[in-house]
Amino acid sequence: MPKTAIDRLTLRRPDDWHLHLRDGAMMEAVTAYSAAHFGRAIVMPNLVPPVVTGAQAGAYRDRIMATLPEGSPFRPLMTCYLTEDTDAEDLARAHADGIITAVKLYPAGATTNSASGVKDFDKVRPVLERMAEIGLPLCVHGEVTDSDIDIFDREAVFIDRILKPMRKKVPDLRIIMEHVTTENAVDYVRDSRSNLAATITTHHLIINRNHILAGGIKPHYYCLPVAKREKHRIALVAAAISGDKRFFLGTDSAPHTDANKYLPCGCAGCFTAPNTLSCLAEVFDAAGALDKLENFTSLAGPRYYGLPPNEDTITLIKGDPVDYPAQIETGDGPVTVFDPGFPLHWRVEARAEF
Ligand SMILES: NC(=O)N[C@@H](CC(=O)O)C(=O)O
Ligand SMILES: [Zn+2]
Ligand SMILES: [Zn+2]
Repeated sequence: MPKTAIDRLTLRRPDDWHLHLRDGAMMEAVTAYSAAHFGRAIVMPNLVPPVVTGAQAGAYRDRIMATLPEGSPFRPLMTCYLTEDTDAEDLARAHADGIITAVKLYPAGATTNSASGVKDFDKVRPVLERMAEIGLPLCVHGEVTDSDIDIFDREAVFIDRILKPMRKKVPDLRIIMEHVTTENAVDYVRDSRSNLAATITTHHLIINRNHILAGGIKPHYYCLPVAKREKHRIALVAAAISGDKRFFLGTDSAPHTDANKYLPCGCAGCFTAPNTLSCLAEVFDAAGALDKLENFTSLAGPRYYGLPPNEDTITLIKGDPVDYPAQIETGDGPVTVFDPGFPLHWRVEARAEF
């Protein structure tokens, strides 16, 4: 019997476990794209200046909520940016009050707006111990920043030099390795016994380093961690479609204006919020794994964070190529939307009231 192709897929509403909403005019322009499709999102704290205290996270949450249409069910889940001066009690209070869901660790200098990040990991150990005690998870940008380490090796070296010792010293800390880009990270997470999971971005399932560098430099594919060779992309797809509950979606949708992408020292980040779910459905469909999409987008994340999955659903429909804008306008200037390099046939059925 020939297999009938699936052209409609209903999933529990997805969540985005790693998202940049920025602030001010940029936030006003981008938030609606995530709110249209996602139930919740872990919102990154790398503003300028960073969101460090519980009070700052609460104020940022209020600013995000104020950009949402009245009655929107989208919920931002807030994070605090870990610094060497972070007060563990302030985090514990913000966690107990339901203001923050996780804490974010940036090695100093690793990525966009990470200057206040951690240099000496032993300095933050008491905070990590307190977090382990109260069950507050740590999201990690897992790259070393040493100038003598090749940029393509920075994630793998981070695992050996920082993550392994940290997990030994604070074994009860729940860790999420964010935006993994290597087979090394996939293997490390898969071989771990507890308290470790990873998010995978949409773009790292689609691009490898040739997309950035072959045939001319393509700033819109430049993000951190930088995309690696094809064998790593293949390992990421295998992890995403495996049904393993330790791998889930964190889009890392990271808008920068085109002006800031085209500078001699251009910003890192891909803006995928508008077409992320269409891209993911295409990738899972091509891999013959549409039945694993819901685990990746909607079930594994809440389970690791100890939250219930969303009650409502979205429906994806397959048909003619989907129209999405090449760019969106923001008060700060245009922002280019991620181009997967192939047509997208899956669209999200509109949310009834928004
Ligand atoms: N991913 C990126 O390339 N950029 C992110 C920062 C980050 O997530 O590392 C950003 O804030 O622009
Ligand atoms: Zn990062
Ligand atoms: Zn990010």
